[in-house]
Amino acid sequence: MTNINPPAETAGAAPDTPAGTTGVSPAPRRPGSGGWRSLVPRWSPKLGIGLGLVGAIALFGILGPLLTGDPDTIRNISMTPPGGEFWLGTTQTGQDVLALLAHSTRGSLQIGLLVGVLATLLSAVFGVIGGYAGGAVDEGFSLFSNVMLVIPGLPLVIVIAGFVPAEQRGWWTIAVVLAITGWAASARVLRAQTLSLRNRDYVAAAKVAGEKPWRIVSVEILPNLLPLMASQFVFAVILAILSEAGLSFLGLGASGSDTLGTMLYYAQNGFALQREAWWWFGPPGLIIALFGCGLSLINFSIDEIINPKLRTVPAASRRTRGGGSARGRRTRTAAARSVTGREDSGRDAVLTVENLNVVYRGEKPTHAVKDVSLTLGRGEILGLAGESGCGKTTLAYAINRLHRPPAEVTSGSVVFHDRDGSDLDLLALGKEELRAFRWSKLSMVFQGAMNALNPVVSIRAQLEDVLTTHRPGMSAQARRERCAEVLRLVGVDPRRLDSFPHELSGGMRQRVMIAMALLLDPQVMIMDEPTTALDVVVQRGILREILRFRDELGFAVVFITHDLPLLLELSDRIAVMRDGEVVEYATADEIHHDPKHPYTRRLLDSFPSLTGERGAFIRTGESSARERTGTGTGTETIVKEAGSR
Ligand SMILES: Nc1ncnc2c1ncn2[C@@H]1O[C@H](COP(=O)(O)OP(=O)(O)OP(=O)(O)O)[C@@H](O)[C@H]1O
Repeated sequence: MTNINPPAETAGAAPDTPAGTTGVSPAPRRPGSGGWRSLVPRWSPKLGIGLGLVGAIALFGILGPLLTGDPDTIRNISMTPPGGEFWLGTTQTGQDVLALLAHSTRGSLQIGLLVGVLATLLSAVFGVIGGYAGGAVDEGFSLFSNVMLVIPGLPLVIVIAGFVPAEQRGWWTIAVVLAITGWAASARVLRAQTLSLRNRDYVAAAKVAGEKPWRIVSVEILPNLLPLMASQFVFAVILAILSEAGLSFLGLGASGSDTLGTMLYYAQNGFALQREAWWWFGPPGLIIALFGCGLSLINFSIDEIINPKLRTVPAASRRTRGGGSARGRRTRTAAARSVTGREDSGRDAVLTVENLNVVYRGEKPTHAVKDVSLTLGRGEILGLAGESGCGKTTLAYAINRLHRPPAEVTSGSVVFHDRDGSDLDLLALGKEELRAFRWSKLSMVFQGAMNALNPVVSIRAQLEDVLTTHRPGMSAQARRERCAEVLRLVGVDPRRLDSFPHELSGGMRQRVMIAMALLLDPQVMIMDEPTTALDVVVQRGILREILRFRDELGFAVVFITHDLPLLLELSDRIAVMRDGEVVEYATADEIHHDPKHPYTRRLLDSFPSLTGERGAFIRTGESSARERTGTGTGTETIVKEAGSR
């Protein structure tokens, strides 16, 4: 019945693939061709000055002590200004200020770095892990962070530093004290950010794809937090150096170690300011200020490394990233060959849902899915229609066991009938079985799937991630080939593998999501309003593709939308939902010509048909044929499509 074989120009590729590109697919490139170079931020004066300042100070701190001799040597020359033998003069006890400065810089850098690393680690553990884990872990971590937050930092540092005997107050003791009192605020910020990220579509997609929690945190969440963590690190370093200077100034700093703080303390005690000995207190103050300034300037560029949107794409790469469709010359793929398809299996059931009930628990429980029973045939497209809030998404999530509390499946069954003849009771699967099942047998294209791609990870890495998780034995070469193959299948040039999501149009992103859902050759694909955010022309192209894949690859589709007329064109059977119940379940033709339930009729009436019969466009390929033969204006097609909505 379906006759979907439009020419490349009319298959919906045009709006989301740049014109002029051919279906030629180059050999897949290695991830992020240009490799680490793509991570190098664009050179800017800010970065140059920042690196120069921090590099020079770090070098001075590392090499200076080796070249300047012992800073504690006391000479009988009193305070002398810079010049001659002592480039930065001497203190009142004749100590070489340059040697003091070099050793003090090293001491302060050590403290700054140690505090930066410790505070960042602590805030990441308490903020990110707590935020992602949720529940009791989050509550415990939050409570602890809040307690640390309300304890006034500086007085605590003074008490702790005062409590530790002077002889044991080495630089590392001060660093640990500063780190312990300085991480909580950052942890709160990271937690809030993690809570927001954990609900993003690409994190949900990673969960469905079977990624383990540690991997989701490290691959999906942490990269998005890096700019924040980098700036937290920088400020922790600066704050530590300043706090240490303050503590030393109060006489509570590191004993037996030279730091910029102790240097200022001795300058103060030696009345350097009153005696106008600027060379004694000026250089340490200047180094603190310049180091802070340098780190802040570098921080600007860290954003650019992490956020691909801020990166400049080299001109050459811009040219090759013109991308385009690989349509028109498509041959049957390995994936297609490996699937027996519905020709062999007929319309045997692949999924059976029986009397499924889902309730959102709470003060006022919502019975979102009521006694729903559906059967999905192998290779069938089952439409799930109904107005917003009728329970379509809840049903789809419950089928895939993606529902989270307060949602609870109170009764019913969901059985998957595998190609190999075995039956899987999805509601009874254990965690690991579920992880293995999802995506390889049943994949999902999410509502708002365009936003389901991680913005800071390349398309290649996101596709390969699914293969790495589910096919750990697959060689890197095979992974690359499979990723290129599925992209080609959905009409996206494999050269786009090295692109980031923001470099693709909405339609292309949607196709990439579909490619991702196709990666493991699933038997069922649940599509939750996959084309709602797209314009009608791109939407048509993608819908045709779905029909074509179904025919070529033989998987079944549960297509969820509130757009009943669209389902009439696309689906074999349609279930109409209202208030959690399936009120009508029949073939698309029956729903179209003889709707039984008044609600179905109302739904149909709410989509007026301005021109002709709905359903002709996609199912008969009528307009495609017209465009192929050169008749019709094209405008006509669009008017008809738009009118029929
Ligand atoms: N987390 C939640 N807690 C409580 N009730 C919820 C929750 N999520 C959804 N619901 C309720 O469950 C019912 C079904 O919601 P669901 O999102 O499944 O509808 P839908 O048909 O998919 O809507 P849409 O098309 O707008 O996505 C609605 O009444 C909704 O208010």
